Amino acid sequence: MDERGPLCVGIDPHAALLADWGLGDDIAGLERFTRTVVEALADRVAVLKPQSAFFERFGSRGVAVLERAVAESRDAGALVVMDAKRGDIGSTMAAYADAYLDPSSPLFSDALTVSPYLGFGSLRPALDRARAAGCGLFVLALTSNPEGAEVQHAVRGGGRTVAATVLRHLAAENAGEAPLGSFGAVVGATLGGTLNELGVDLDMGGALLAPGIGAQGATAGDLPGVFGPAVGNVLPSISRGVLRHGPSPAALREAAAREAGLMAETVA
Ligand SMILES: O=c1ccn([C@@H]2O[C@H](COP(=O)(O)O)[C@@H](O)[C@H]2O)c(=O)[nH]1
Repeated sequence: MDERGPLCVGIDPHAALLADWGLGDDIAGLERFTRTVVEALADRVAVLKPQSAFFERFGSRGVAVLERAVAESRDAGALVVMDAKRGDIGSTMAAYADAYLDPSSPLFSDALTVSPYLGFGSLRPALDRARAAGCGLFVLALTSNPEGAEVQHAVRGGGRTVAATVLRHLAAENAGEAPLGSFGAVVGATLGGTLNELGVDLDMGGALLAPGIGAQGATAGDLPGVFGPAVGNVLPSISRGVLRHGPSPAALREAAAREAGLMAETVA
């Protein structure tokens, strides 16, 4: 982020975007779309975040496109956050960790998004594997969608919200690491002023992946209000807001540079 600017661009090949780019909603369209984004951006943005679902919907050939995107993005110097939001009982979580956090796996990524809503402890195999491999996790804490509140804002017996509990677990995992530990949280940029009311402590020693900018309505200007003093640890993430400028590689680069500039003004 210091070298390339604080921006994560999502690779989300929505059917509607494929159509807007004049591509078919098929494996050839997926391949062309993905290659265009990677070739345009992987040598300049800090982080690329492929959304696994849009590749999985094409079956094994879609996953093969995803594998190439991960490898080529990393070769070009971008960090890759695999947005797969995995979460399961611990023994199955170990297999997800093998898939995304084992350096010998074709889907090995610099970080993986995971869900703690089977209990934070169920993530233990992924936490251990990430630590061993020198990569990271982004754990869902306060997601950008309005429906997340019914679970994440719920208040537990001791008076702490579920989201605050997740953040406390992350603080424990990151303890002693400087400047930041490997375990970040997903906190939506769309949340307005709600974080104050929830009593959450965003100073948990990890990065804050902030989706919701662009198509979901948040802007770079919202970040200080949402994150307060923790804004310096935010990795703002935008997918459709950049991708809609394709298929021209130059237009994608311009859009990403514009967004990175706006983010740098607010999160620096
Ligand atoms: O809380 C969350 C967690 C993940 N996402 C993912 O980020 C992108 C957002 O895409 P946009 O086009 O910028 O809206 C998408 O892949 C989501 O699955 C999120 O939006 N909110």
